[in-house]
Amino acid sequence: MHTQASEALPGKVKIVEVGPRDGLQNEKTIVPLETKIHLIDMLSASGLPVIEATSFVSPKWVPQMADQVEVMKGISRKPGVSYPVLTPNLKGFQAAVKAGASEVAIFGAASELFSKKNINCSVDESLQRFDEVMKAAKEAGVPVRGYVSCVLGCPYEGKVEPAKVAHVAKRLYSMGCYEISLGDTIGVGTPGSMCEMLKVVSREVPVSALAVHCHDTYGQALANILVALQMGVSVVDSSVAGLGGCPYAQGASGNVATEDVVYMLHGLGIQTGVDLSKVMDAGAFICRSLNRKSNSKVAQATCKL
Ligand SMILES: CC(C)(COP(=O)([O-])OP(=O)([O-])OC[C@H]1O[C@@H](n2cnc3c(N)ncnc32)[C@H](O)[C@@H]1OP(=O)([O-])[O-])[C@@H](O)C(=O)NCCC(=O)NCCSC(=O)C[C@@](C)(O)CC(=O)[O-]
Repeated sequence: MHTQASEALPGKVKIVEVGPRDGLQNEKTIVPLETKIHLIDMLSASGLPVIEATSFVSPKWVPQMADQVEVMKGISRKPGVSYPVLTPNLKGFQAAVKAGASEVAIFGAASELFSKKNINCSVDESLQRFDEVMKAAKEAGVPVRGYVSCVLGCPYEGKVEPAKVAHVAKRLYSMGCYEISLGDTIGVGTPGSMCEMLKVVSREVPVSALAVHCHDTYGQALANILVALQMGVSVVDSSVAGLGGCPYAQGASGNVATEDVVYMLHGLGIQTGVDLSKVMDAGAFICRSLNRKSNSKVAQATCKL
């Protein structure tokens, strides 16, 4: 670990906002379409470069994302902003492209049981499905991001070996994913386990193509992100107001809050292109709509709830 951290840190970080998808997919009551659209438009107005908008998954599995086509049609696309969507299989990919998606994400896991619970197939079967999506995406010229879930622990299997994470990450990268987002799905990681996992994964995938996706269940997310930055990662996923959790990962709390990530990065002198006060407005809007308190410490401290 460096004593003068700033020397090792990237000058610029890309924040991938996942609130409208990862955040809202877990809500018990269906969030109105207009609220989702307004949230996404407020987030794009804040300067966020990537906003994961929705998922083209089965409405039986995740009813909250059943309005995916309307969401894609309703948002005002800001030039320069990407609006990727999750696509678990070819059916999802085709529907996403038809609805106007110009970037997609496939999502695998480093844990067999999580893969089965989340997408109803083994890790190997999922990679075969993703291969089909990749082929179609290449033909259509659609960039694909890859997720690996459970990189620091699984709700069903417990500890996950870094070698397993590296294996899945390498497969997704070799298939043609331009970026691999490493998900601490249940937020059990610590700076120590994050460091150990990144060391192993970055032997297989260049660190410039890695992103971290931290849930804050144990309050370790910002510390884990800082370690990742010190190891050369410059892409961070986060969710406005700290919304979220995976419906197939019991006990997973929200993602790290975008407001808190932006505050930390700006405090470190790292550029994001994001206007913190506008993200906080978006956070206040969604918390009012959901009638809940923000999970962002920065929002709590400044009372923009
Ligand atoms: C993958 C499937 C579809 C397999 O589900 P399945 O039941 O095995 O699928 P199937 O191929 O047997 O088909 C069954 C039915 O689903 C339909 N179907 C099949 N595919 C689609 C599709 N794309 N869109 C809409 N419908 C679809 C298909 O047409 C058929 O309809 P029926 O004939 O019964 O009427 C299902 O398991 C699923 O939708 N899972 C999604 C779960 C999910 O969204 N989880 C949350 C996202 S992952 C996450 O949050 C983690 C992450 C990314 O944030 C990172 C981290 O934190 O770790």
